[in-house]
Amino acid sequence: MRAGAGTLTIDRLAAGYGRLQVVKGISLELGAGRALALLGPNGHGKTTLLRAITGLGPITSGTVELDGERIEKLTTPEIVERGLMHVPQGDMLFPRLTVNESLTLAGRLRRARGQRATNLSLVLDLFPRVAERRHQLVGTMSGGERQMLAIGMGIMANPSVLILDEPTLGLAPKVRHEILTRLLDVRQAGLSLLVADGDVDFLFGLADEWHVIELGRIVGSGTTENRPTHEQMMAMYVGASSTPSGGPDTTTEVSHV
Ligand SMILES: Nc1ncnc2c1ncn2[C@@H]1O[C@H](COP(=O)(O)OP(=O)(O)OP(=O)(O)O)[C@@H](O)[C@H]1O
Repeated sequence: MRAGAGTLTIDRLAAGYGRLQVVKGISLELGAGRALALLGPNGHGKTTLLRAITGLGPITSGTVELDGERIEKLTTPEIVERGLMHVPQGDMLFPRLTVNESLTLAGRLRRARGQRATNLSLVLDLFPRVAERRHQLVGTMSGGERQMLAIGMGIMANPSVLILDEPTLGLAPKVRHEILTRLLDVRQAGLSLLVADGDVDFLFGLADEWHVIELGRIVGSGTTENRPTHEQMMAMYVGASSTPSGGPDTTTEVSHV
């Protein structure tokens, strides 16, 4: 991992699928070593935004800069080689590989090769449960163990910025807490984090800043020191039940907390 680098600037990013515009002009600034949380109702564009940033989904307009370099026209492998790594939502691992093989595979990137041993010992220190299962097939591991492995594979790519999409999805509270503790250690090691998750307590425990995304726009932002009250959260989510793909865009008012 590379401490020092790891700034990400997203400027008026728009993204969608064909004629469906899902992300409608989002700007974000992630400083080196900082952690930024994205929250908001399901289906309002968090995954679409994160995928667009790493070149996994199409961008309609706007720019993305990683450590001062424009990356929005690069391919995903080129973006990963520059230090921006995406740990996707859901179980995207290879079930027939062992844990060891999976970590080795993730460490094969050009930028990661020289750091492979250092990163491997970091991952095994961070996630003892993964270390204990080094010879186990990934498909036989629990959901929490697979999520830890996915983060570990992200670290093996030697990133300066790690994007995590729903890292606690479907996990029990105890396992969520374990993942939170480990991600705080990852922050300590110098990585910048951009994280979307449905668990608000998890996000507030991890990040410096939060942004609520509703209907493809940021409708509320703040630092985790000025955490929104339950009522403020509810206010930001009001109207969010309308589907982003349906009818007219109703987000004309922006409510900042
Ligand atoms: N490949 C696709 N083609 C067409 N529409 C899509 C595609 N992927 C996502 N969408 C739509 O885009 C909208 C936003 O989805 P997205 O996954 O970005 O939301 P999200 O905020 O990450 O939700 P969640 O919290 O449930 O993951 C949804 O209406 C979804 O159905």
